[in-house]
Amino acid sequence: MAFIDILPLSQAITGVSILFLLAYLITPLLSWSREIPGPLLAKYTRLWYMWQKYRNDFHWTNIKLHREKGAVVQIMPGYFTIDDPKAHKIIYGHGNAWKKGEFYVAWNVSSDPHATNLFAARDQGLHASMRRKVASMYSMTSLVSYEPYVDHCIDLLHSQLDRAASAGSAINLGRWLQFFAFDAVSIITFGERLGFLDEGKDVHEMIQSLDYTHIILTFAGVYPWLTPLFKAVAGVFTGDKLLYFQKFASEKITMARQEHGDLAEDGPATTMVRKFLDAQRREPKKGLTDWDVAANAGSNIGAGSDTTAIGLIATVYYLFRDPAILERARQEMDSEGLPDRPSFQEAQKLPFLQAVIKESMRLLPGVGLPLWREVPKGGAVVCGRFFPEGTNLGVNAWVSHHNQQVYGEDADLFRPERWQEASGETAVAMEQSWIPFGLGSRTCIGKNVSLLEINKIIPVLVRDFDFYFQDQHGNPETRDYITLKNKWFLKAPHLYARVVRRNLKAG
Ligand code: HEM
Repeated sequence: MAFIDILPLSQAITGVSILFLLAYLITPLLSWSREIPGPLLAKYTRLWYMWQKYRNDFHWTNIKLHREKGAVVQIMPGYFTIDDPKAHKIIYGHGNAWKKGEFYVAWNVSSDPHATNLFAARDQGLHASMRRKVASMYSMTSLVSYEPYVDHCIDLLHSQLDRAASAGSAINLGRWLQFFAFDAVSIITFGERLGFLDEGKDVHEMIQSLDYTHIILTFAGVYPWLTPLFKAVAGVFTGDKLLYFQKFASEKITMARQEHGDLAEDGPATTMVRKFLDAQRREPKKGLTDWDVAANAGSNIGAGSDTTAIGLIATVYYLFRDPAILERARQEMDSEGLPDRPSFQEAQKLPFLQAVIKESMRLLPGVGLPLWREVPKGGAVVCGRFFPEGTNLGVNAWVSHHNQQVYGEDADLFRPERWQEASGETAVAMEQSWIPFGLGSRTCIGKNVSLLEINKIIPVLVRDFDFYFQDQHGNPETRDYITLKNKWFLKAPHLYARVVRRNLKAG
């Protein structure tokens, strides 16, 4: 009797399950987005995108999808990437109503739910007021006071490269450039290096901790409601390594506050933290809170080190692997007669060098995932399609930079001359599509800081060293690319090179 009672129940459960499954399978096929191309699995689940992130190569997949399927591609339910420069203004235009997508929720690193940061803030009004408070510290005028810090780091890297040249052994040049980028942004921010350039290693495993942070937050960005779980699990595995740099920042700020006498009472403040503290004291109306200071200083390390490292690595790689390009850069520098440690301004006057930097950052932009924005109330038409409110659209710099309609059939090739040859509408389209620093009101606030570092060190490396790239086994590098891992920021685990010193002054 009991068996007879259970049987219909189990049948009912099976029937309902089948109905749910059918509804699940059919819904995307009936949805408004059914005609938008993309991997089939991506129409059903976010796991497809999660898998791409796990593979670390979504930048290439994203380019391939757009080349094969057109300007709009679906990569998760409700998420679409766009490859059309005309759409940039609609999605990212200044003053528009498109806020950052839910992906950014995970990047609120503070345990205080009310404390956000410039990068993660989704409310546009809040973001604008936060950005106004600190914009001047990242301006071109402020950069002048940061130049000596960069020179100091150049000196240190230079002596390490001299040492490597004398030893004659290959080094992981990519790693040293990363050390340079971390130490440079740290000394600009706090007046103190992290010590990577002295020790030649990841002191306190800060780089590793940042790697963990990026892996966890990009995964959490796919499932924002699971963020607390992701962070808890990560905490168990990484202990206090996670967000170590945020703790480092807090310590240094506390020290700077205590060194009150050393704060620039009359003269201009030099490090960024001192500029923040100065603004707190001198312009209380600005409303710069202690959290603003900590969040911005921490973000400088978090957002400004690996990204600048990739810019440097890309530029060094493309310059030194092609003797003709290198020679042209050297001739330009020789004819300008640059001083031992060139200023940002002097480097900016070298048109070929500028084209090389621009082209390197085009081919290897530092951020490798789409910058998600949420379609505002009422929906929007993009690329001739209507997208309902709440869906997410995003442009990936890698896709934009490899667009063959904009950059030509040879878009995948390194050809700095393209920037000097382009004119008229082509030049405008190329500029609009060049987005390594993002775009619109959320453009990278540290753009000038990183360009300062890149522009100052590259001429020194070009003038004083030759680098011969090798694989990990010491054979000459024959591949036409650098291995990169896409963890939101691109990371180059290795770029080995033998270092040879040039232009040794006599006596
Ligand atoms: C080559 C180096 C760099 C690259 C490629 C880069 C890239 C980017 C991109 C693409 C964005 C926009 C992200 C979005 O829309 O979601 C961004 C924002 C940001 N970057 Fe950078 N960045 C670099 C260097 C720096 C440096 C040196 C700093 C700090 C000193 C910095 C701090 C920030 C901050 C705070 C934001 C958020 C800005 C806002 O939303 O108002 N970045 N960066």
